[in-house]
Amino acid sequence: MFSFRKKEEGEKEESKTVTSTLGIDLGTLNTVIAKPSGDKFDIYKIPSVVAVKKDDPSYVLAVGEEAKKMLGRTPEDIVAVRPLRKGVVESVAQAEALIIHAIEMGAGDISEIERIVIGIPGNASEVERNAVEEIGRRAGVKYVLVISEGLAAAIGEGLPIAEASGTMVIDIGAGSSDIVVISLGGITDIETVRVGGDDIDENIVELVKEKHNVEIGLHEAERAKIEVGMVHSKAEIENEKTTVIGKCMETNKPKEVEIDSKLVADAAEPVITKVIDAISKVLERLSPELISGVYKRTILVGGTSLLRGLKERIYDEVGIPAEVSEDPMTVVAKGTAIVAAEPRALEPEVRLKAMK
Ligand SMILES: Nc1ncnc2c1ncn2[C@@H]1O[C@H](COP(=O)(O)OP(=O)(O)OP(=O)(O)O)[C@@H](O)[C@H]1O
Repeated sequence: MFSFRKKEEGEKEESKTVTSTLGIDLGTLNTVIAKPSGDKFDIYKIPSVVAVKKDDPSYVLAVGEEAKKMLGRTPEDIVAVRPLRKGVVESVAQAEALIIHAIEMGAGDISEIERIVIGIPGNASEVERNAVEEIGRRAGVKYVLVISEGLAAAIGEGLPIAEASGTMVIDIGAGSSDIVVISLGGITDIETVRVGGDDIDENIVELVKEKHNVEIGLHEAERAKIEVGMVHSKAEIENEKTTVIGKCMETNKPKEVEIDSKLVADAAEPVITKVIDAISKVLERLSPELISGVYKRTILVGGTSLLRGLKERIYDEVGIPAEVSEDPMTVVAKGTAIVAAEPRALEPEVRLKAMK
């Protein structure tokens, strides 16, 4: 059975093998790398951005931070793009550059890495999974396993995934959101909606345009969301305020406007509604045993789960008392690193269970 039990005291030394392993969460916005270091993990984060030639998008010129700096200010023949959109690999060549950069960042020298585990969205197609595995192998890593981000999150969170009673992970990221139910060490149900924090940012831009006749950039919108963000719920949450600067559409001059938590909640509403509908669909399909398990153990992960009022809203609507993970943006990478450090992770039965 697929269970990543904790090592007993006596086994500790044995776990410190010479094998070097790495876990990678391949995200739409951020790629997070976790490298086991004693009992903890060294965490590295890179923006999932590559700079490519406009007339040859497979020709990668810069990756991560360096590419992000080029966003919006690249020469005309260079564009900065994301290799993943809505959780889906858009370009294998670009994803390859990103993965190699991630491995190098975590390992220094790729040849020192024996095993990596890469977390990708649960609804990825078999072609995408194979493509990601192949990229890792081409990079020179001997063993590569691709697993669902939801399963990795549950493992990273230390949930009892091997039990029959069931646990649920609600992962709301930048481009897509997964609702995953896990029992007996595998994924028993999954629902994916291709919405996330990116859509909230876009909606904020639209609302500010409508309300104030001012056009703001996506980065300003995201910053305001992170600063004062909330979702509509019955909970009493303080309506906070912040300011953003944009371009007045009448005068073309810079103009400062105020954004409050309520505006962010309005912008988040279409996304939250879709996520709640997806949770309801999953609950409808679950057996009474699994419903009881997920009632006791549901975690919220992904950056967007940090919006205030979200767990209260979920409880109001579907009656599930979810808890927000303590490290919602790195828990998937930690889970992949835990799997990578487990030699049995590469056994065929585990490979089968790792994705639906
Ligand atoms: N404090 C916060 N409040 C609200 N949203 C936040 C906060 N911090 C980060 N975010 C949002 O979380 C999203 C990024 O989350 P995460 O890194 O989990 O996504 P990802 O893994 O790159 O995306 P995906 O899972 O869709 O591939 C962004 O939309 C970001 O704006």
